[in-house]
Amino acid sequence: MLSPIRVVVTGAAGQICYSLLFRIARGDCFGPEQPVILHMLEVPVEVCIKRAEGVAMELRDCAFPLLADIVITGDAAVGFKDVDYAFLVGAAPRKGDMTRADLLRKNAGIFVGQGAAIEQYAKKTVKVLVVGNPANSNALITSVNAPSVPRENFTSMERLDHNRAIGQIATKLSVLPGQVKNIAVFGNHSATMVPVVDFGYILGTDGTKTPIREALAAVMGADAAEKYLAGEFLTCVRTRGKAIIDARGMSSAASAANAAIDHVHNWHCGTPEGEWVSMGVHTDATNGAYGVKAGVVYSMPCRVVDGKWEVVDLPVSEATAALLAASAEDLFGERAAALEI
Ligand SMILES: NC(=O)C1=CN([C@@H]2O[C@H](COP(=O)(O)OP(=O)(O)OC[C@H]3O[C@@H](n4cnc5c(N)ncnc54)[C@H](O)[C@@H]3O)[C@@H](O)[C@H]2O)C=CC1
Ligand SMILES: O=C(O)CCC(=O)C(=O)O
Repeated sequence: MLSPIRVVVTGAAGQICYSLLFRIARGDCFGPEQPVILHMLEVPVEVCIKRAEGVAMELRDCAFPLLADIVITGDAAVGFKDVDYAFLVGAAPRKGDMTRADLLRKNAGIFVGQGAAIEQYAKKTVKVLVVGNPANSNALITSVNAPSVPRENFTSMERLDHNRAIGQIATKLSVLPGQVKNIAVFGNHSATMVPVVDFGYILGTDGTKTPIREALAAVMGADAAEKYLAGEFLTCVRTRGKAIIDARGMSSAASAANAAIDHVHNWHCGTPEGEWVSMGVHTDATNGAYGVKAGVVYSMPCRVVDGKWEVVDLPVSEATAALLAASAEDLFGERAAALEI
């Protein structure tokens, strides 16, 4: 039996965590052999702690075989103590017409404090996924405030965008999402993100690999396929978060939790041979890949071996490179705003 790992999840009483905690406890993230001690961190406000206690009661009632213990706390010193993994979810979600800049102003302070708590209390090997928006810049803020933890241990979530892109292509081609391989989403988790299908393929039931562009062209014609990719597809993936807020009156929660599980599962257990996933990674650790300078957290296609991610270097077109540069500029703009705050 493996000894349990400690996993802190912030925003434990919120809507994303109402899916996320159960999936972690069930073994979806760290595998079917790995026991976990869940640290549920909330704001130290009675109503929030009480709600977290209710969630913990339900977790116990699931009798998950791998759930070794639960710690509920409003104290970051307890929440981050000796943790191996940190899911930083707790932050205000965007509502109505709020922009990401509004969110940055509202949420940045949380990540300054949590970075400092990671620095002081977490294991130096802790791996951090930031979900709370604006996720890329919050991951940067967290890392800056935890200077003794390696930069490559701070990531932000672009996996939801990656999964959304797969979902759209699978629907368009009437294939299973599991057949859509090697899409990549670059850049900021914002309207400047860049979903790229140029290296993706559809894995046939007979093992054949059909490039996505070719598969789309076969269904709708080559011109219509190009128009779809540059228009409806790009817009849909870039604005899906807002579309869900408009439809649900709340931001995406179950799909966000699922993406967080996918992200950390691949980071912990590795990516399948020959495949990659999209991760927001610290460009201090990417050696100028895709022309993005150090100093931001930027999504790139990554493969993971033995718990370490590495960027997959793909020969992107000039047109794609221009979009990638625009998303980098977006992030450097957020960085400047964060520094001002
Ligand atoms: N990166 C992504 O792809 C996505 C990110 N999000 C973001 O995730 C964040 C959380 O979303 P929801 O769970 O829907 O929000 P929610 O409002 O339902 O829950 C947030 C929880 O965080 C708690 N919280 C606030 N500050 C905290 C702190 N300093 N420490 C611990 N807990 C704290 C609140 O008390 C609340 O219970 C939002 O910023 C949202 O925009 C949502 C969907 C996708
Ligand atoms: O603020 C939003 O766009 C909604 C939450 C989110 O980040 C998303 O669903 O992609």
